[in-house]
Amino acid sequence: MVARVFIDGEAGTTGLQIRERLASRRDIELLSIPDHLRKDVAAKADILNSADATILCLPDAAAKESVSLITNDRTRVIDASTAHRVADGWEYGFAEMDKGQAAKIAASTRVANPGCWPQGVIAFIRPLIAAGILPADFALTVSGISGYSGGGKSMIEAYEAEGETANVFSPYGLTFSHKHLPEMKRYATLDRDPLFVPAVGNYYKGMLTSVPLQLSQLDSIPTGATLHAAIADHFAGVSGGFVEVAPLADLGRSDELDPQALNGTNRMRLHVFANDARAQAVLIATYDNLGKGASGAAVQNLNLMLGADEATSLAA
Ligand SMILES: NC(=O)C1=CN([C@@H]2O[C@H](COP(=O)(O)OP(=O)(O)OC[C@H]3O[C@@H](n4cnc5c(N)ncnc54)[C@H](OP(=O)(O)O)[C@@H]3O)[C@@H](O)[C@H]2O)C=CC1
Ligand SMILES: CC(=O)N[C@@H](CCC(=O)OP(=O)(O)O)C(=O)O
Repeated sequence: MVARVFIDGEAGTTGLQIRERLASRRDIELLSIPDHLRKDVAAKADILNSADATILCLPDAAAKESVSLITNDRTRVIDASTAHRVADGWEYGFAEMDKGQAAKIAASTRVANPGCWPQGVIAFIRPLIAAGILPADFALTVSGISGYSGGGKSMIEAYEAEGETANVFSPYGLTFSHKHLPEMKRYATLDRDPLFVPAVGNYYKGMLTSVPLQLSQLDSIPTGATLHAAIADHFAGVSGGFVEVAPLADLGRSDELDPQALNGTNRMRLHVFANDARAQAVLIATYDNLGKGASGAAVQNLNLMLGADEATSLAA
């Protein structure tokens, strides 16, 4: 069966990438709206209600409006915006988060695609809390760097206008109220907000999310091997996922720690570095903000919802 899929916001950064990923699929017919009607409410209502699935690649308010225009119970929705990530009735679209999460996404009609930063944090911290290694009230700090495409069209234009004169490394979110905090806290199963200091770099895409751990704060101090084993065990138990765990780093450095290393893929790679004598560790995830951080995850969720395997759908 061919599924009719509408990408609402197909001209934006995330929408364009999803379009490219789906263009050669034989099991999908991409529906499109004429450019001059792409914000016309009546035209949008028609196309949204004629689709089997729609992927919303819109600002939050526009995403909420599009959902409200769907009046049938057939059209399934994947929302790439922040609008529904902690909303009732929506499944969180991080398939590797738990053993059963892919099945929950497959069965859902409303899926919220995760924010790029929270995915790296959740990948590490949820298994560590579940294993009893970190307490839920642990005072967590998160930092990292993302390419400027993470900020969408307006940030891309701003960086490209400045070119090489743009700041190479710009911390932001310095009021500590980033829009990703609610989903980070909820799905990492933390009791309190992390201190989150992201940064944007002067390059297009690819990111690195870093979670340092002062383990001496804990009553029972885990070794690096214990941290690594808990994370590796979790992802070994999740079949068909795109998250991989690097071997425990013993050199104190890694040539793989390039935020652009996984660009163009839907993969996320998790690294654990530790100094047991100092009771210190740092957990570092690398992935493409436009891949696993956005479009790749959206296509992964669409495949789950359609019961499709991307490789066989391309070959079919
Ligand atoms: N870039 C990234 O790395 C990630 C982005 N996201 C999320 O995905 C969503 C899209 O982001 P991104 O692609 O980066 O943003 P962009 O700004 O690149 O694209 C958004 C697109 O939506 C269009 N648009 C705005 N309002 C409407 C409307 N009412 N109807 C139809 N189209 C509309 C815009 O058109 P116009 O410019 O003409 O207004 C633009 O083409 C956002 O919610 C973002 O938070 C999620 C994860 C990562
Ligand atoms: C570099 C940059 O600005 N990144 C974006 C996050 C990108 C992302 O995950 O998108 P959502 O907006 O859908 O959550 C930010 O921090 O707001």
